[in-house]
Amino acid sequence: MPRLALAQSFWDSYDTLEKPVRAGVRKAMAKFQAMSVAELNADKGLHLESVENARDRRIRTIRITDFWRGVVLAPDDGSDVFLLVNVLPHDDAYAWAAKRLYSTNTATRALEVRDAVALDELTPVYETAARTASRRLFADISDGTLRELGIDDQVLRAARSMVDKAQLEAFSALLPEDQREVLEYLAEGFDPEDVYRDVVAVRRPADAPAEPVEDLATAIANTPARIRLVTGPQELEDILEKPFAAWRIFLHPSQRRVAYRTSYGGPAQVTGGPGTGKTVAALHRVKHLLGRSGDGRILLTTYTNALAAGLREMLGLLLDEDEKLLARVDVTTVDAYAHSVVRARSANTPKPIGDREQQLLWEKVVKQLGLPFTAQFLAQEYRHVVLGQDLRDLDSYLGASRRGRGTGLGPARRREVWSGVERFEQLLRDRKETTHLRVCARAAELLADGPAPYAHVVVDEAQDLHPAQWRVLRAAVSPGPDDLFITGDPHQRIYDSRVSLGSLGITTAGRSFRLRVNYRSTEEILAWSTQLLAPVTVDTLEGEGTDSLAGYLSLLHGRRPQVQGYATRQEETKALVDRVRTLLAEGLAPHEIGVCARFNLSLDAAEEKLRAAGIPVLRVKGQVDQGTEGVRLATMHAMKGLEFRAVSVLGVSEGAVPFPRGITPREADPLQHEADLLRERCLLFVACTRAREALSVTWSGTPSPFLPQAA
Ligand SMILES: Nc1ncnc2c1ncn2[C@@H]1O[C@H](COP(=O)(O)OP(=O)(O)OP(=O)(O)O)[C@@H](O)[C@H]1O
Repeated sequence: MPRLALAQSFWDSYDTLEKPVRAGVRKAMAKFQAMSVAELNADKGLHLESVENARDRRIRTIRITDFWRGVVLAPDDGSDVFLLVNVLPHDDAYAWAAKRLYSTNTATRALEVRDAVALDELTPVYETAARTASRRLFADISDGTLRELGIDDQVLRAARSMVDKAQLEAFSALLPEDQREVLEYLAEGFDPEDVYRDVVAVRRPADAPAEPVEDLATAIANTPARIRLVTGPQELEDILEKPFAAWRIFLHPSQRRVAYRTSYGGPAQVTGGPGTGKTVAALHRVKHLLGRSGDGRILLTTYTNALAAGLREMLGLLLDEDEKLLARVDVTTVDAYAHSVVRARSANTPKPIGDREQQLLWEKVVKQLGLPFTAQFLAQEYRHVVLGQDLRDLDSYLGASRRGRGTGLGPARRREVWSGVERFEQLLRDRKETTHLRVCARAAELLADGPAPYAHVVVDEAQDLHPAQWRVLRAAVSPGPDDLFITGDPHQRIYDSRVSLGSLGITTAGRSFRLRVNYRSTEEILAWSTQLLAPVTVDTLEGEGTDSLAGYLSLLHGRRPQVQGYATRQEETKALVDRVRTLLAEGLAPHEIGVCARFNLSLDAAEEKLRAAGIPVLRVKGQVDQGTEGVRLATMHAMKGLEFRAVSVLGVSEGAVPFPRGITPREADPLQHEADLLRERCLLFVACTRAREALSVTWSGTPSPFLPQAA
């Protein structure tokens, strides 16, 4: 009996098909699992036929309905796997199929597809144009090196005709996948050796024979990042029935490598720019760990309740809603987990208050004690030094390092600060209140007294966690192999936390990995957004040294971001309404459009005008009911972790981004001033990188100094 495999290109089309066509696909696919090759060839309903003038002699079409055809790659080498690659209307199917050539990459040994006809047509045109160019894109790389990286004759000729990255982009949809990625990395300036390690070696099977003579079935087995082999009729039914999510099945080799490594000797860390699939890697790690340890429990944390709800849903999908497995995973925020620990083990649980209320309390402290500090200074000192180092008494505060704080404090001043801290905590006690970080400190203490409740802890959105929160996580699992799996992006730090993971007993040295391919946004959106961070450097996730976005790229292409200033707020809002209307007319659903601004106030005006135009709107504050239709309106902070097909970032004006009240004056503390500015810059970066296909950034009056063209 032949076997069946489904290529990712098939899913891209399947997802958009109407129900009867999908039913046709299922019926046709079932035949591949029930008939012999001879029976398939003879079946009248299936009508497996070759395509005239096809570049690939193995290409066949099959009948799905009167109007729709499937495109299949049929083995001609005695192997037994049929690969379904596309479903298209009749004429399109034949035209598409005739141009495609499937081949085995000589380096990775994976199956790739190219538009061989278009490549043949385009290359001579570029060759002619390139004759007068002073430099070619890959001039420094020898043919031999390119061949070692898997570049074959046709692609080599095309590559030699390119003079710049824009031309590579023009070719990108035509090129075989692995070869295209190799060229993208080389064009970014990566060393061929690094490219071999990151793109080729991770895909190439360990037991690949020296000469690539693989049959189609082996090439398919070597391509898990793009092809799914179906094991039986039930599995076929299951995967065709469920809403399709590519991330469940097709992992980039770099994602697979980190998520499915059998075991790590201790805490492991995965970083990467926005949209590189860190959350996806974290979820797959949970799946892997569940499969490994018999009955150990797993804690999966993220930053907000809304993100936790999203993670829970995704995990259900990944684990096929297997109740037994899901029952072993707690998906929550660190704060919520810390609260549950405190609630379960102590009689009285004070109520945590927010930042604003804490600020008012600090103002009271300053007034009551006549302290020579601002409330803001004390709040920061408490957060970064006292809670950051878990200082419990005056003596430890007197001896503590205040690294990262921009003003010196002698012993007398420290005593004054400490009197303020004691008064602040007394006021909280009197009011039966606390703060989230104090709850975390208490939870870490309680956890340290008993056996660690979890076998593994997986942490997503790790970049914003405060040391007090890290202590909870550290105490929730015993130090040892596979204790912590941490994903995060230091470029997306939007809260004021400074951490040195090493000092908290979390050392990831030798177990740090980076994801570089963005799956969310187009290269145009990424390149523009990344410029926002060009003038600054950010600290690594673990707090030592600096991180970078080097080699961060997207394989998707689309429109350039619209970056536009308006004379007045009214004009800017009117333009937003027009833009949303156009996006809806282009076929986007309202919930696929995100609108964000620095303040809720700016969103109020947008909401009013959108509603007046008859456009459904939903404010994102905490949890959002995914079923409710409406354009999503969120502050930049609430955009964290989300994504939309189109994003409009409003009000990116001077005086709003950065928000002056959120910035400590340079005179008060130069280091904190810089840190605050950086945070605001990262916030804009986070907002812009939520966009998949379309990004617009607007302002009224004077643009924000963070915008590249204003620099
Ligand atoms: N292997 C994959 N195949 C297809 N889609 C993927 C894959 N990995 C990630 N994605 C998609 O890319 C998008 C971004 O993934 P994810 O949210 O995991 O990235 P992230 O690195 O956590 O992003 P951020 O840091 O910006 O929150 C999601 O839509 C996800 O479904």
